[in-house]
Amino acid sequence: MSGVSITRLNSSAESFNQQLDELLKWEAVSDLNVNQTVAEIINQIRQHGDEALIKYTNQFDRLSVDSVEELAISPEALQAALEQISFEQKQALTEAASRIRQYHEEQKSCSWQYAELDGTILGQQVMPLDRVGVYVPGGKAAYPSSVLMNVIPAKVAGVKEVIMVVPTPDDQVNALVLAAAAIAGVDKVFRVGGAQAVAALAYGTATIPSVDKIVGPGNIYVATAKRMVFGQVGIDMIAGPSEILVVCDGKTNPDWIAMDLFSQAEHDEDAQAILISPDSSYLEAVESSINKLLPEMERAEIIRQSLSCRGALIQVADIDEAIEITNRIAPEHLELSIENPEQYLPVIRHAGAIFMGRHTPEALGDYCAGPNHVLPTSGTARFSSPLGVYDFEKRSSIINFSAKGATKAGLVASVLARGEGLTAHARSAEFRIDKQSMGE
Ligand SMILES: NC(=O)c1ccc[n+]([C@@H]2O[C@H](COP(=O)([O-])OP(=O)(O)OC[C@H]3O[C@@H](n4cnc5c(N)ncnc54)[C@H](O)[C@@H]3O)[C@@H](O)[C@H]2O)c1
Ligand SMILES: N[C@H](CO)Cc1c[nH]c[nH+]1
Ligand SMILES: [Zn+2]
Repeated sequence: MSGVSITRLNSSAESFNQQLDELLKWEAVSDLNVNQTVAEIINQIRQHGDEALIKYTNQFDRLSVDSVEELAISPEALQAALEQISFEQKQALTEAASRIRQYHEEQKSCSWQYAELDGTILGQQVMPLDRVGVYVPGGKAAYPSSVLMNVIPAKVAGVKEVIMVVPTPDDQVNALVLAAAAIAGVDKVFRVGGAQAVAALAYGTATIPSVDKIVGPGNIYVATAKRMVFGQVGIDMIAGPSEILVVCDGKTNPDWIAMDLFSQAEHDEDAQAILISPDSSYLEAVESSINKLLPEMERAEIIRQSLSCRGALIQVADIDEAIEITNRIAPEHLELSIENPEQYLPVIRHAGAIFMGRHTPEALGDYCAGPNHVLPTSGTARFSSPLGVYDFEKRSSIINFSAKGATKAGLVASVLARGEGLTAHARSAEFRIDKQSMGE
């Protein structure tokens, strides 16, 4: 295996903007073949339900089941998995779950109301979604941490029923994933994955109940299916490959930063890992660390490909310029490995999660810091937020007019409705106008 040839950019170069744009380019969920495959899978699930679900699961996950009952994982099996894992693993899952729960409790929204002087009451009622589907990826690796990150906020919001789907390729059921499901309080689990699982959750089959919203990350088939069923159900977001951007003043151990870059690069050949620093000798030191540490890594080839294609070391004039470039990139994860990172918080406008200081590696956020690890990618931090309790809540407006209030508002509505040529609207409002009270 060869070393990493990681792109070096200098913000003062004339071609910098063009080079940066090139580096950030990632074609999200647009492959025509994938679109066709996924559209066909969704169609088959809608038409043939469980029969198609069994067919695709046997085909893509290399199973040989005859009935959907074989694809359901019982609550007893979840408990058994919890007993089967080591004491250390159970403790780590429990501790992570408790920190994630505590953080998400802070996100709960409250219903509110206010009264006007004439007795009219206006407000907003917050309610949890009834039933949610959580997709847990399982093709190339198992993600118990993603079970906790997706299920706990749903349960904190008060969602009554959480249905989890996870593929078990070659019949490999991951005990940690099941144990995490038991700890997080999942209600039903089916070992199905890919577009067929998303379609089953969206439209329902005889065995899998249809849900109101589907959340959770997955590969391009999962992401494309989520995009296609949106409207039939809600979705959280379309997550692209993982990203990390580190801003460093040159005073953090270069080995630490190299490993932080690896931590996201090891997810995927398409993952993005960028380091920005004003110190050119530091960039060289991190490059040396990368090449020194890479051969030790289990997923070295994935890391090498990811850093070679979408990795970069960027030299800037100062930290202010580093922040300016960060805002352009709007990364999923931002590490501020600098002195007094707090002073830069007010000027960071776009980042999914901000890791502050030299002792806060992004990896802690992936597992147990407390905040969610499902975050906006591919620049979407410009307009979206981490997965949270708010994704599992919805709001209804409350409007309750007193007779006096209806008279006052009725006059306003009547004028506006007649201006729009909508006479039924106008007369509906006018019926509530109390002429006698108008002079009061
Ligand atoms: N953003 C996050 O928080 C987060 C967390 C964990 C994982 N991830 C990402 O999720 C992704 C997981 O991908 P994965 O593949 O390991 O698991 P996956 O569960 O998303 O996909 C596996 C499924 O893909 C389907 N599939 C595979 N090849 C297919 C084909 N040729 N045609 C139709 N369907 C096919 C199969 O049904 C299979 O069950 C990775 O990119 C990982 O980085 C993201
Ligand atoms: N970093 C991933 C989200 O970008 C989440 C994850 C799960 N396990 C490890 N990491
Ligand atoms: Zn990660």
